[in-house]
Amino acid sequence: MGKRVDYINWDEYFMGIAVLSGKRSKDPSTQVGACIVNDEKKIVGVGYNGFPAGCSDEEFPWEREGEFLKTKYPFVMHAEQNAILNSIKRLKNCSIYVGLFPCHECAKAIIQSGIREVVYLSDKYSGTDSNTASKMMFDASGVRYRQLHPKKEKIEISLNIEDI
Ligand SMILES: Nc1ccn([C@H]2C[C@H](O)[C@@H](COP(=O)(O)O)O2)c(=O)n1
Ligand SMILES: [Zn+2]
Repeated sequence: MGKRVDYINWDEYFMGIAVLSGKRSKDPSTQVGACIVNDEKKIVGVGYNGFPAGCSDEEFPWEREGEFLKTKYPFVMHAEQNAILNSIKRLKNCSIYVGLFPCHECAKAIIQSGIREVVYLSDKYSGTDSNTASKMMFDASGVRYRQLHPKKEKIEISLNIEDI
């Protein structure tokens, strides 16, 4: 019997884990996941967007609009920040896979952590000041970024025991 041919490649694997991590997010509008990988293709950190420990998902607001302190924006930790803080090893020369292109705050944390490559799926905030600032800082500091165009649009996972 020959080897399987429809296996997922490394980019699809790591982006798949980033997207799966985002499924843990309680944000009703945007769920983002991130997966950090070292130069030996080992995963060293994952994260998703959510409130900091001790800040209840039930009590803090998930609103997008209104008075600043009544929205999620001052409180929510971004997926990239959580992945960096959750990581178990030094991040020098690592890559970060993330569903959404990093904002300017995450870009600063990515650069300072030693991560050298950003792989993203969506750049839906392209053209905003935050997005432009991220690109200016990545360009200046030599952090590469590339959009992933996966050959597979969907990766199905079954948790049914019969499928294992
Ligand atoms: N690269 C990113 C961008 C955004 N997030 C988080 C922050 C919020 O929870 C949500 C964005 O909310 P929206 O304004 O789209 O309703 O996504 C992130 O984790 N990483
Ligand atoms: Zn961010």
